[in-house]
Amino acid sequence: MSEKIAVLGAGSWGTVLANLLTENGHDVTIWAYLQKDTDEINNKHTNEHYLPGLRLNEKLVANTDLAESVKDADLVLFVVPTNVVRGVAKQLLPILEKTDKKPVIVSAAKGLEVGTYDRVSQVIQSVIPAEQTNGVVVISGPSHAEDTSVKDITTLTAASTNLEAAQYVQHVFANSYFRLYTNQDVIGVEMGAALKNVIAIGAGALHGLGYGDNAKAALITRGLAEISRLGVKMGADPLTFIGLSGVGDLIVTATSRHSRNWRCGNQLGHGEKLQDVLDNMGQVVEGVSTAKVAHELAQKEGVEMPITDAIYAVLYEDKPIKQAITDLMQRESKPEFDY
Ligand SMILES: NC(=O)C1=CN([C@@H]2O[C@H](COP(=O)(O)OP(=O)(O)OC[C@H]3O[C@@H](n4cnc5c(N)ncnc54)[C@H](O)[C@@H]3O)[C@@H](O)[C@H]2O)C=CC1
Ligand SMILES: O=C(CO)COP(=O)(O)O
Repeated sequence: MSEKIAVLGAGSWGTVLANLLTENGHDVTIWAYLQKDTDEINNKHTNEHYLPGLRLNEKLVANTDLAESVKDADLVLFVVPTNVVRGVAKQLLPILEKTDKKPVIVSAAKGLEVGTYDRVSQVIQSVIPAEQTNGVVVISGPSHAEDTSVKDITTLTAASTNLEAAQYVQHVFANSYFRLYTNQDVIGVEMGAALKNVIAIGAGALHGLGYGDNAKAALITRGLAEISRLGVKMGADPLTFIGLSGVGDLIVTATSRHSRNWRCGNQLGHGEKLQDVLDNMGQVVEGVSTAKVAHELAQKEGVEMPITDAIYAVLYEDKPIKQAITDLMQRESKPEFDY
């Protein structure tokens, strides 16, 4: 099967997925925000800022014109930062309204929108009515672009309430090194994806401060406990958090130097200022804005998220990290699980 695909976002993950889909035999256009990125992909077949050293398939075409990029697309993949998704969806809607074509919309972004607290698929669905699409699917899992770009084994979840759409996405993306599993718990998949980025900042900070493996395992485990707690409160199936988009993605993000969230935390642990870290990263660090959303959402829903609250206080209230750790360790003793 060869499909017409538009990938919206020419950053690290968008470029790797567009390249993978091209190599799977699909007709792919990647929509780049900047003309210089379009020119580099089309003329040099590279995207050096995001993926140094990677040679892209020459059949992959880039375009800065959204209407041309999505023309006749069977599948439109959103891979822009979470807080940009609404703006891109608003540009996409009038284009879809002018055609009879109803693409499957796929989201690969991991975050919660500032202000609305929406998950990414909710943002998309609040802008683009269901009748303009053939289903909305979320793809998520342990998947650093750097590893997938060199064809290292990668497994993801394709989540949708529309099982047929999820199965279609599973087949479009699958190849010898990229395997997807379907899941109908969209809430759980997106909550896990968004909230693990916050915990990864904490894991990087522990590393930067010189803490050992016990501390890192404690953070990941107790982090997963509170991710699940908020996720379940929002309607997720608890089982999803032991899946690829839950513990799987938490492990990869909280232990890898490829992770922008982990690197952000690591630099904070070394005493750097948040604004300097973000200015120098040159890529999106989703966990910073999601920490704010998660902190506010947890308060609104009455859900206890002590680690997320501590990371919020470090990021937004200048709380010293060591003080945040001391305060966490001195919380009232309690059972491991609240049934
Ligand atoms: N990099 C990775 O390994 C993975 C990333 N993701 C998720 O994918 C999403 C995108 O991440 P990356 O590709 O890594 O980000 P990135 O920082 O590498 O690239 C972001 C892209 O968005 C574009 N952009 C920025 N502002 C824009 C705007 N206003 N309108 C349109 N485009 C705009 C930039 O030009 C750039 O091409 C994030 O939600 C991230 O969590 C998910 C899995 C893996
Ligand atoms: O989601 C990711 C890996 O699965 C990417 O994580 P970072 O955004 O922290 O690099």
